[in-house]
Amino acid sequence: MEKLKLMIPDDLKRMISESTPENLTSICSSLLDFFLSLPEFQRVVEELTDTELGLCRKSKESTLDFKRKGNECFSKRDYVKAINFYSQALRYAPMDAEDMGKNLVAVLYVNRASSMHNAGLLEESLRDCDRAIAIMPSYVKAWFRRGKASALLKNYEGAIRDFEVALHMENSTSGKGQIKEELEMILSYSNKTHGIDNPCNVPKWKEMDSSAERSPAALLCVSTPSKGRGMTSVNDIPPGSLVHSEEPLAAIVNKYSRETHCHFCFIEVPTDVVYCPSCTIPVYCSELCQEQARGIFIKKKQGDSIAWNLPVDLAKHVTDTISMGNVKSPLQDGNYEPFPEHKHECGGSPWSVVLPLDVVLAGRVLAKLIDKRRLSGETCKPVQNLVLAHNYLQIPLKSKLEMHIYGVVLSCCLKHHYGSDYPFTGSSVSQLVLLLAKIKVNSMAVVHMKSLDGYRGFKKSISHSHSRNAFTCSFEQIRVGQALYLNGSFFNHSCQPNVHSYFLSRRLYLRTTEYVHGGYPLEISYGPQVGEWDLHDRQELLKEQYSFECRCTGCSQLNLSDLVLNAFKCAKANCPGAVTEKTFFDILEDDSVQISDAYSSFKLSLPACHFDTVHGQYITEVASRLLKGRSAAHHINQGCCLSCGTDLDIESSSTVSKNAMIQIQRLKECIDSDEDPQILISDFLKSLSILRSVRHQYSKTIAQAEDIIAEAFVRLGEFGPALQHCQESIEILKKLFRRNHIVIGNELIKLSSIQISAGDRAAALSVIKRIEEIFSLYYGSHLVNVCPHVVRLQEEVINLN
Ligand SMILES: C[S@@+](CC[C@H](N)C(=O)[O-])C[C@H]1O[C@@H](n2cnc3c(N)ncnc32)[C@H](O)[C@@H]1O
Repeated sequence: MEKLKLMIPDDLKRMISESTPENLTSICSSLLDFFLSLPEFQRVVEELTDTELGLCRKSKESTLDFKRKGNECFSKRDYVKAINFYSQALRYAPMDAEDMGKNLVAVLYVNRASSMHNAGLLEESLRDCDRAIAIMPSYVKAWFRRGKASALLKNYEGAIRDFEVALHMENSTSGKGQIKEELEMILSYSNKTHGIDNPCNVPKWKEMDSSAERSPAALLCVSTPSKGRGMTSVNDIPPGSLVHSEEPLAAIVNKYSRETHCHFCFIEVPTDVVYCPSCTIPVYCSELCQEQARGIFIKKKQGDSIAWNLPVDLAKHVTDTISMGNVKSPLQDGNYEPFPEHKHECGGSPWSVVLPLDVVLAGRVLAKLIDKRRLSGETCKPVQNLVLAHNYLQIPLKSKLEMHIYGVVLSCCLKHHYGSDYPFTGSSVSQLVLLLAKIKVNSMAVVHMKSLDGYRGFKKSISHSHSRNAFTCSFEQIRVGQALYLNGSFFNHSCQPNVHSYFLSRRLYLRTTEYVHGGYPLEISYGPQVGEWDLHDRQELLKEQYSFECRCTGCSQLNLSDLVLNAFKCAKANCPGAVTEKTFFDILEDDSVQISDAYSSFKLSLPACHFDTVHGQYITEVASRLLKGRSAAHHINQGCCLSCGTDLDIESSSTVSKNAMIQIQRLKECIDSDEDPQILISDFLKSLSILRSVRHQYSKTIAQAEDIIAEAFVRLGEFGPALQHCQESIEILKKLFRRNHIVIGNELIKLSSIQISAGDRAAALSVIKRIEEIFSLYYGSHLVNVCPHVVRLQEEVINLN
């Protein structure tokens, strides 16, 4: 792509940089004409769309190679490796290939099922047997393996039927003998246990109910003075209310989750992962997701029970087993229209793995819009109907140029699938360029919660209270995908949002985290919030990622976090004032303050009532000089205490702070790599005290350092100091964030896990109550689905004697 960029003539580059949505078509036509005459461009497109290059094509050769390796590992009883090789073989296996007279895919499923059985993964093994049977109903080995897995899962009735089917189908005497042996064993066992039937192969997603809670709020999309359109509520909404939920118009798995998460539902794939039947790119958690993504529902063979001479009950068992899985997907609730979003990418051409995520997502959006238009018989250009905002005029030249190149390239890739149905003109390219601009502004990162917990650590630490294996419980959010939500796109951003967004599978949920009066804006957060990053950094990020200047309340009113987050301590003893490194302040006569640095300047208001609150009192404490003589203009320089005016040698304080933090980061690495922090703990405590001597008492750096040291003490089994440092961290977070902010909830999770490790049931119970209070605002009834670790904490504390 870089090469193509360099080849674009300067005058065309200039035209692109000056382009507007109105004249985009003619500029895109010029670029298209230029590229179509360029051999380098033809070469790029050929590589992206060539199905014969073998990059993403099925290959019997590769399959057999992986199968052989799998067999070798299986015979060495290395079942984990065997499973991996069989999975790779399945990725490459053509659906119709045969191996020694049998369908190769069915053989691989049974081989993987056997390995999983030996590795103790019985349900997974059972599902692979079902897959093999659905492809080859007469595959005796699959029925036999299914019977064994069913028996171990205590589904004796099912196991007996599986073995009986296998016995009817098996021709060889020795084979029949082996099956009979198993059958007799199960019959005698099931008689003893009165034939308890435990149907265990219910598809796992059936347990999920993503639409349990319905939105009670009536919302309005209104025009705002400074943020374009935005959402408000018609009525007052209590905190913790679900205000919106929606399936995406289109979605795509994140690059780093491609091998670990289902490309359709974004859930982590199980060991019995399934692949696309036509190319080697996507992985899915089940056939259902696979079929929905491709829009091709594989017709399950019904089997020829007459040819096998099966009695009626066994014939029914065969039919039932084959048709298992013909159940409704969790995504198909009333509002969801299934759409085969991988179909136009499938077939072996590599463009969908090579092009950037946003571009492939644009392809998916367009494919869906084309499909919708076809169904409704509309004649307008598909993207025209997509009434989403874009900041095309604010996009910097470099990004604009890339959007134009990718617009043309994506058009070529789509043309490859749609042929003459897809118009390949300057106008269609310009639609794609605008679509890319819309995706930049409106698409959301789909994040799931991943527990990094020391659940096992708790157990150990509880049973041996001085265990050095105790961990704190924590979790991180991981980006699993990127998606475009049509209605979700109308929610504006605030650095102090009153609505929290989260995802179950790929469905978006929005929930109020505070009381919202009717008519008041409902706003989510697109990036870091007040308390996480300071004003300057938040603004920069929003500009870079979304090309807009944030005008939220958090960025237009002076707040404590922005003053102290990165601040230093005043040089004068006992002065609580904050000293900022780069910013200087001008108090203006209209009771506002201008905060400036070398690159930017923001005018913030000082609302009169603000200083009567606790929050306001803290601001007065750390910045009394700033507020002194309000209504009279004055100036405070960088490096000058906001309370007493004493000058600080910022450079040396900054160096001292950096060095101390480097030391503490070493401790973090030590913890992450499971090394023993014992030897160095006193050094780290010294670094913490140095840090405290230069950083402002409410600075985020100190909170982070306290948190790391707390974790080190947990590792050492010294829960007293661990609790103390964790609490210190929480005290700072309480200054930086609102009372019920989830960041505080997350830190409280750590605190309660330490209390559990220390065996302090009463303290843990009261903290867990507080955690529930905060988390239910953010996740409501979905708490169990999104944060199972919170529920586990409760179980732990209940089990504590
Ligand atoms: C996802 S859209 C939100 C809906 C949009 N306002 C509309 O009219 O369709 C994001 C765009 O809204 C505007 N926006 C959202 N939050 C904003 C904020 N806090 N300050 C200024 N503009 C904002 C920006 O133009 C941003 O690119």
